[in-house]
Amino acid sequence: MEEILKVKQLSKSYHGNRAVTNLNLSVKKGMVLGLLGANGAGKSTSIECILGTKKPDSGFVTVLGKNPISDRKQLFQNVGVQFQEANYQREIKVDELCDETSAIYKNPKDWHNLLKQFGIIEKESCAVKDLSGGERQRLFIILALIPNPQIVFLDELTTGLDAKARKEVWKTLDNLKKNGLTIILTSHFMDEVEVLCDIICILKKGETVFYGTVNEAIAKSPYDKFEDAYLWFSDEEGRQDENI
Ligand SMILES: Nc1ncnc2c1ncn2[C@@H]1O[C@H](COP(=O)(O)OP(=O)(O)OP(=O)(O)O)[C@@H](O)[C@H]1O
Repeated sequence: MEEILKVKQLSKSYHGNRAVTNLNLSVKKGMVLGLLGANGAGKSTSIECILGTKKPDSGFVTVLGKNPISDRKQLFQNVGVQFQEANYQREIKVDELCDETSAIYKNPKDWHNLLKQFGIIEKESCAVKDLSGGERQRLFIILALIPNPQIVFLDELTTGLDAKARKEVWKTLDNLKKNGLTIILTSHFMDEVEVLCDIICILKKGETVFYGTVNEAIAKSPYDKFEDAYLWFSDEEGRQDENI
């Protein structure tokens, strides 16, 4: 199977403090990778190095067989990125933002269909600023999918969505995955990770403390529920106890 993302021995420090140490990833076409870890574990830094918006201190990354820094222009057409807060004009409407985004890409997806799939077609002519948090979150996922990318990076996938909207997002992503889309996601919801991810990488203070499937994570932990296994690996459990 085609390798869509490869990361080898990637490390990155800020002012001498290690944020990511020796990260290794290998993601094949149509797979969903979950990059997990507590706040500050190094997820965003890893993703920024993968996208080429930050330069790693050492190691190498290939996305679709290309170098994210030197081949940025070519990759731009095939890589989708969901931002938590995109840069848009305050009064812009949903349809205008979708049109503007589509215009940048060579083979954009039909955004009307995406608005339908994600259940916000009736918001088409609303100003983005008037959307609810959950609707805006769905719009940002749609903007990441408009390029018709081969790989998409989704950050805190369903934060802010209600239970029904989350399940709908999962279903839509599962369909996209069946059509060959490769997905890299970060999430703090372990039910979501269990449903969507083929492979997970758990980071703790920048180090990879687990890499494998959800079932392997459970098997290697003293627990039989994934959420408990995750907390055990990531040490979020200990931190929570400290705060009680
Ligand atoms: N620009 C920066 N300058 C200095 N330190 C930084 C910078 N960005 C991140 N860090 C530090 O690097 C470490 C990893 O941060 P990062 O944002 O990658 O974590 P994260 O797992 O994405 O966290 P969160 O879940 O809170 O988004 C943290 O200790 C953070 O304080």
